[in-house]
Amino acid sequence: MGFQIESQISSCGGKLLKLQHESETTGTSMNVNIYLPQQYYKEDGAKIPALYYLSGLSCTPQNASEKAFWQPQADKFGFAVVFPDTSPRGADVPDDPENGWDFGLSAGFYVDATQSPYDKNYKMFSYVHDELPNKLDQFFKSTGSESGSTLDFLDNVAITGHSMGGFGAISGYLKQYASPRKYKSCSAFAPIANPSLVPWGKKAFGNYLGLESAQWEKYDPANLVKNISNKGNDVILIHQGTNDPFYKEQLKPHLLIEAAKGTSWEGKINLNLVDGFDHSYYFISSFVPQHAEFHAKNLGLI
Ligand SMILES: N[C@@H](CCC(=O)N[C@@H](CSC=O)C(=O)NCC(=O)O)C(=O)O
Repeated sequence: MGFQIESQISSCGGKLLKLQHESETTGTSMNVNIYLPQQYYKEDGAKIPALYYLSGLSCTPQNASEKAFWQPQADKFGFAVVFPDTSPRGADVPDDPENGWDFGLSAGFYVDATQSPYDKNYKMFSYVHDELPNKLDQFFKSTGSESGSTLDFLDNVAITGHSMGGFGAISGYLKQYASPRKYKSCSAFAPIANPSLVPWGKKAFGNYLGLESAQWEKYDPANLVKNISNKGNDVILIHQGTNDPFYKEQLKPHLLIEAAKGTSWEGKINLNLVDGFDHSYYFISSFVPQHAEFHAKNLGLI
């Protein structure tokens, strides 16, 4: 099914697999890391859901694998964690002509680009929410596990992310909300909450999607909450550090709270401002246990 296992690293009670595969969606080779928890190796017939973690600007799958400390939480509750890359890569993949780190390579923004020259490779929405889960499902079904445990990458799944990836998680969750492949829960660490109104988002959306506001609204969480109905008591969990240098100019989580007022999401976006925390993985790893418990509940693990 096309994945090459580049390395398998024992970590906590399970293993971190570094995988590489050819993507038809991006037209490039893609890297992805997967943490398989201890239950996958030890528990007969365990059914293991997956949490997708979308990383932020300038990241590869390694940042969160090494610094977010999801592994002990995945072992505690029994879920796998998928760490996709943040963009297509390769010599032929167009990058930021200004050589910035906020656009182009490592900054695919989890949208499907429609504008040349980015529309050939930058199809990160379809890659993350469609091609990758389906390929993982096929691959792990074909390889099987020694304990008879099964991994679920398609149905009992949840999503989270940081900064650009926090935006990608909320946007993907809301856009998939009414589909059969609905994520069971969504959380975010310091997300770019209203990208259409901030410099990082304007640069990325303008270059990937063009200048029509209607195209931006298809992905912007602050617009999506107005058009997608919360069907029950679904809550989006967010943590934001008050000492984050990007908080006031780029992230603006209050704009999402404002946008949700008067909609079915009012009161359902649980924004936690945490004093003194910055934008780094010291912040993320501090709140990973809370996010893990939140997702574990929604995935039926506790
Ligand atoms: N490369 C930049 C720093 C960029 C940065 O802070 N990236 C964040 C995500 S920002 C929003 O999406 C990040 O996660 N960095 C990786 C890490 O391991 O901390 C610079 O050099 O200033």
